[in-house]
Amino acid sequence: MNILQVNGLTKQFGGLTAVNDVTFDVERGSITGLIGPNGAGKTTIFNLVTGVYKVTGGKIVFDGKEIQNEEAFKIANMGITRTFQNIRLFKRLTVYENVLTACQYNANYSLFEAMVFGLVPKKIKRNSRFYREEKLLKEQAEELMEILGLQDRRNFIANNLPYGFQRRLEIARALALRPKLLLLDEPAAGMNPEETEKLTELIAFIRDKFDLSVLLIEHHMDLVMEICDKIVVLNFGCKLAEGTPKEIQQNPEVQKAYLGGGNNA
Ligand SMILES: Nc1ncnc2c1ncn2[C@@H]1O[C@H](COP(=O)(O)OP(=O)(O)OP(=O)(O)O)[C@@H](O)[C@H]1O
Repeated sequence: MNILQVNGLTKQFGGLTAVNDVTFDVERGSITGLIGPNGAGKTTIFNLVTGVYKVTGGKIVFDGKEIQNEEAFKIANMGITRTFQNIRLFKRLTVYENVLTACQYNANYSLFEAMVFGLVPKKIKRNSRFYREEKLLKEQAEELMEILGLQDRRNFIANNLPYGFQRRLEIARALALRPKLLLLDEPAAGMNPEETEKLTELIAFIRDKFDLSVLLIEHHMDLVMEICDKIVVLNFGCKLAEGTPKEIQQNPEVQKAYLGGGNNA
């Protein structure tokens, strides 16, 4: 069964057709790769699926509901979260604070409750809903840091983290929103082979642990070929091919357009 169906998706920017009648789906629980040369339309598809851009034409169905042109925050609430090509973090906050603020997005208390909490006597505090909720969110933040291998660096300022760990932190923040579908935009960009190998294992692990479906854009072919159940290839905004890693590797059109074009690193 599919978690995401993209049907005849088209996006024009003025006279430029960035995405041209693209159709594909993401099977529930799968890892699907979206690859293609620079400017092929990959990030534009992410921006359409997450509601950052309005579609020019076509349909996007997520978990059985049409979401094309839905507001971005509603799509996020429905269960699609993403990471960005250029990492987005609270750069001056610590690792822990970054994860906790993302967890607090799920909080069930109001801003008023949070504000008055500081004024409440200690004895009452422990029995309050706010206290119990905060405790739960802190536990979630701890668990996410543990899973993403961030515990040793919990007090580091995000901006001072090595690049690979900034990527992990961004994934931890995305997971804190409890997505059903996680979109990863070039998660291995700037990583060395060893970091890429660890990230590959991590993506497979979190897919299983959180019962996720993953759609990822990546230029590191080792990662894509090792981890993806299915790969969709774009070229000049159009879908060029779709298949298993083996089928894609053997597809002459793909080799010509992408894999053989010296554009795969
Ligand atoms: N907001 C925008 N306004 C105008 N043109 C845009 C906009 N966003 C993307 N484009 C154009 O759409 C085309 C597809 O861009 P997109 O970023 O989706 O490609 P990509 O496959 O993600 O490339 P890369 O691998 O380099 O990130 C490009 O020609 C790009 O210049």
